[in-house]
Amino acid sequence: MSFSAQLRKEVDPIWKASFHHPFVKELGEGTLDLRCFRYYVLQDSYYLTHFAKVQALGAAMANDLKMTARMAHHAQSTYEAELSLHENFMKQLGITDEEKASFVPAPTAYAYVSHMYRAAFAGHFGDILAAILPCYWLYYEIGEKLKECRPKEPIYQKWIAAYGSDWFRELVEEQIARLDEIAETVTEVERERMKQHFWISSQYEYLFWDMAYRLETWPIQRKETECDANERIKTS
Ligand SMILES: Cc1ncc(CO)c(N)n1
Repeated sequence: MSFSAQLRKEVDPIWKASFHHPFVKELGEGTLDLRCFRYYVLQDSYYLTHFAKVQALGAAMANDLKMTARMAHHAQSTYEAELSLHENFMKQLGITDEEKASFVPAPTAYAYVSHMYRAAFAGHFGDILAAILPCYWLYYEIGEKLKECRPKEPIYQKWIAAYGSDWFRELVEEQIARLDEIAETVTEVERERMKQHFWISSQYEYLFWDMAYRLETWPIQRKETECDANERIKTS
């Protein structure tokens, strides 16, 4: 069995929990509360900004020029997806500049991003790939599962179409093949560490849906006067 197939098998219960999470189910059925989706879009925009940076770190830490170029291309693709998907969603959902300026990452989004940076800075190229692969691969599988759904909400249809596309599938397949290539060249200890990154990212993917469904906040809110908020919006 390939390394990627082994990893996929090990995380199967976690991924199944994502497939059955009410956020994902209700998105497919079109019944998801738009407040949850709106919250998700803001948090995911933060997530993708850092995801692109981790991909760019992958480009910097790659073992040869071709891989550097491909990882840089992947960072560019994240930017393009972010631009077309989230910017349109933000407009359609009426997310204001003030909201964007006062955005605070939720605990789960912050922790997930931190996990990816930790894998990147404490490890090597294989660690980065293992930490970022569930992001691609799980969304691709969700896109495939929801492909036949026709939610009434057009935004949900667009979201499903993006992750069920051939464009996205090719990116996912490329990274799976790359992970298997790298796994051949590293030690057993390193492969175990890569497995753990993949497993933790899979858990965070589940937690990300849950965070949005529950509209997660920090336990103690930051007090901010209106004056401070206005100052920050003006200078941002
Ligand atoms: C949290 C998360 N994981 C994966 C993807 C897919 O790129 C995304 N947009 N957001």
